[in-house]
Amino acid sequence: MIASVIVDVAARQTDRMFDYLVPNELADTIVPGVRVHVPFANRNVQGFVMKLHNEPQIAIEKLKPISDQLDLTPPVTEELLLLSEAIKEETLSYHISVLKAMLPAAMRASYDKELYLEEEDPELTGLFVDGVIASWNEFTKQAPENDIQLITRHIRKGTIRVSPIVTTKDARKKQLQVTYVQEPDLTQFSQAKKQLLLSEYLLTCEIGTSFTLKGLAEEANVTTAVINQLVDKGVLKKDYATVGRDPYAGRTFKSSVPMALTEEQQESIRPIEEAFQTNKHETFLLHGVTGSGKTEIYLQSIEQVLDKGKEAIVLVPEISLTPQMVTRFKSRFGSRVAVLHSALSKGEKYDEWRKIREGKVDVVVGARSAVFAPFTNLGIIIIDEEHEMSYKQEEAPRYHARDVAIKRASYYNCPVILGSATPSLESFARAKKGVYTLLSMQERVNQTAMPPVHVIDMREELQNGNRSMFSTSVLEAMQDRLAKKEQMVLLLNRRGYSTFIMCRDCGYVAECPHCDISLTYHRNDQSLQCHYCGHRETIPTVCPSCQSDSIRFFGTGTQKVEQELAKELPDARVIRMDVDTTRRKGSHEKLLQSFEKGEADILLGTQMIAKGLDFPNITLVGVLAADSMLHLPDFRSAERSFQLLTQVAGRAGRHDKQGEVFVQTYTPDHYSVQDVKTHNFLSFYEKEMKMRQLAGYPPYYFLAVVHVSHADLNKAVEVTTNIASYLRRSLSDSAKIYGPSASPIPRIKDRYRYQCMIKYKIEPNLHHVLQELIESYQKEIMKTDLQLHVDTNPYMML
Ligand SMILES: Nc1ncnc2c1ncn2[C@@H]1O[C@H](COP(=O)(O)OP(=O)(O)OP(=O)(O)O)[C@@H](O)[C@H]1O
Ligand SMILES: [Zn+2]
Ligand SMILES: [Zn+2]
Repeated sequence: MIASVIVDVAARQTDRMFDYLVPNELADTIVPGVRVHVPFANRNVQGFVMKLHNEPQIAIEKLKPISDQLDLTPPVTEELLLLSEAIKEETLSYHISVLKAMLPAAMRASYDKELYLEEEDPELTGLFVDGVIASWNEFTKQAPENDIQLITRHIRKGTIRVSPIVTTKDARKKQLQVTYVQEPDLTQFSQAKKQLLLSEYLLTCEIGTSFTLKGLAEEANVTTAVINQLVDKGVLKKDYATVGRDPYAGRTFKSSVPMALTEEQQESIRPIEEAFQTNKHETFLLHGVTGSGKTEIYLQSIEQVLDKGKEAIVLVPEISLTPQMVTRFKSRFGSRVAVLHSALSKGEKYDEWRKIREGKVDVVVGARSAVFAPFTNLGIIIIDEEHEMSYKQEEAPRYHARDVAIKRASYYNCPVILGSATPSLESFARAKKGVYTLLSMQERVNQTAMPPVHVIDMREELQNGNRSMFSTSVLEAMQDRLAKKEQMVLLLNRRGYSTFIMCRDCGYVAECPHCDISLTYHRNDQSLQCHYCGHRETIPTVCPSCQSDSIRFFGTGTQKVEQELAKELPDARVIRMDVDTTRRKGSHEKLLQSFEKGEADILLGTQMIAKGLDFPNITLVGVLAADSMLHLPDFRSAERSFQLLTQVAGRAGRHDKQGEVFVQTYTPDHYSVQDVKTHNFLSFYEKEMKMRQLAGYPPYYFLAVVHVSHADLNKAVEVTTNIASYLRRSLSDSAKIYGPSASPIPRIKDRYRYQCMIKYKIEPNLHHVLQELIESYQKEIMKTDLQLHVDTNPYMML
């Protein structure tokens, strides 16, 4: 028997199936979808069995055998194998990258080298143990640079032989245990009191019971030495058991029952139920204002799915995968829910994934990659906050979870729900065309009015002599809430541009020497840092350009707002949430819990506080600088700005207390601000669609971008120029090619970045043309410093 295998070598030449012989001892167990180790170009690599057959591509004598089979149950199901091919085609990725993206990181192979000393050399004394360095990876982590250079020299000379190895660590957590296998003969122990004690204890247990060493020692009141004696006598047997890590262990979730749905909710859930009950694949766009009760619709749809013995995937953006969100699902479905998000350790993620694969759960709530959850009987896929950018993966394979979800649902003939208060233009346009079914909820659950939104013109504030970052009305409103003991949310959206330093005399701005971007001021260690490459330097005391000493910080970071708050409202208790305060595992959760318990009056943060929070006591939301997003060089900036403002405004007055929203801005007349004020998504949609049509952007046109980067500027320009003319030659006249042009951030980590953008309507040849393009540069990419990648559905325009 022969197996066609995709090997773990990401390169164009190896991006195809290779045939291997299936050795006899594996013939009964090997199936498509299992991972294997195979010899490849003088080393061993991991691979995925795609299919089994009897028609080798080359003479059967030349085929090498598979060296090892890693799974009994295939981690990649039949459906996922098929899906991987489709994603590979659509995103122009290597097949191996797609397969790896489908599995938890813990299942990926790690590659290492063993070093053998072929000839003794006094220089090398002490570096080798019995003539071997067993792990080069470990060695380089610990050894000084000198030793590494020395060894490299000897490898070249031939005194040291290098042998590449592949390991796939078994990521399961194993625990030593003892199992009671045979009844003891008590007469045997008349002289050994402790053994007798243990034996008597065991006789009260059933044969086959397992204990941890510690557990048994405590129960029977003996030492582990005694346990070992009974192991030697064959009464107990030692083995390793796999234990599951449960990141939510020890936590209880108050159980919740389905609520009686409002009329709007009933109207919305009916078509979803119908699609599900009749096994119909249909994509629904659930457009419901903030607080309209979308989550309850998700929960009740899932309940029906589970009743029929089927499974459900719920995707939420990483940033709103808050404990509050998880609790809502765990409360309803308990231990039937697996959770997958990035705060879990590799091992924890792997354990959650295994629960899915082994059928121990039937619901998964997770971020983007949970769309690949290996269920085999899916009944529904739900994408909450469907407009979020984080559903698009920004590294290979560049897939969008929405597309993947729809593909999977069509395979299983089941519905997809895309939910949002601010749907993406693409999805809403599709719903209007009838590609998706539009479901609309325009009222909040308990009929509370949408909070009034006051737009505050910061230019006027300045004219009236207010130089602070808070307008007079925001400050008054905050004082009022403090007095009433109500809670507030303050949003400062600055995406890393928080503070930069500038010379007031000559205008010099401190920039990263490796990237074309200004450095960010970090107060806690008094440094300037680059958010792209990590470059760090100390703060200059005089201007490097004109030697003036009026070099100052500009802009507003969350830390600065916190200081201002301390000055203006000294009694207010503030919780700050940004990348700095949430770096440690679990800190995000702790801060929110503390706010929920009322331990603070103000929650101050970046966009991570804008979504998903449902706290009854929040009655005021303030946006400090609404325009910070509007001027980014990205055609979606108005859309994102509208979405963020609407989402954060939606945190106010969700329960019985009336809420109020203040938006401070320098561009109060912009439609993305005005339509937030009137809570009018439709109006925003119409205006933004006109802009997109005029400028020729999605959803009117499709986009694809070819990115080129090189350390040599001339080379980057030259390659991109050639690509542009190749595209002009190869695509139809209706396709528009823009470029070569410098990327919005023209240099990162000393590499110059150029791009070429394609706007098109119908271009059946496009994938083929792009594929050829990549192939024609393959040699150069392998041999030189050139990097090139294609994004067939770009979201990050920077
Ligand atoms: N039928 C119902 N009866 C009573 N309360 C409900 C009902 N449906 C939802 N709720 C409650 O209303 C509140 C808002 O609902 P939910 O958080 O699901 O809104 P949402 O549409 O997801 O909003 P957002 O887009 O802002 O996250 C929640 O506290 C929820 O428990
Ligand atoms: Zn940098
Ligand atoms: Zn200067």
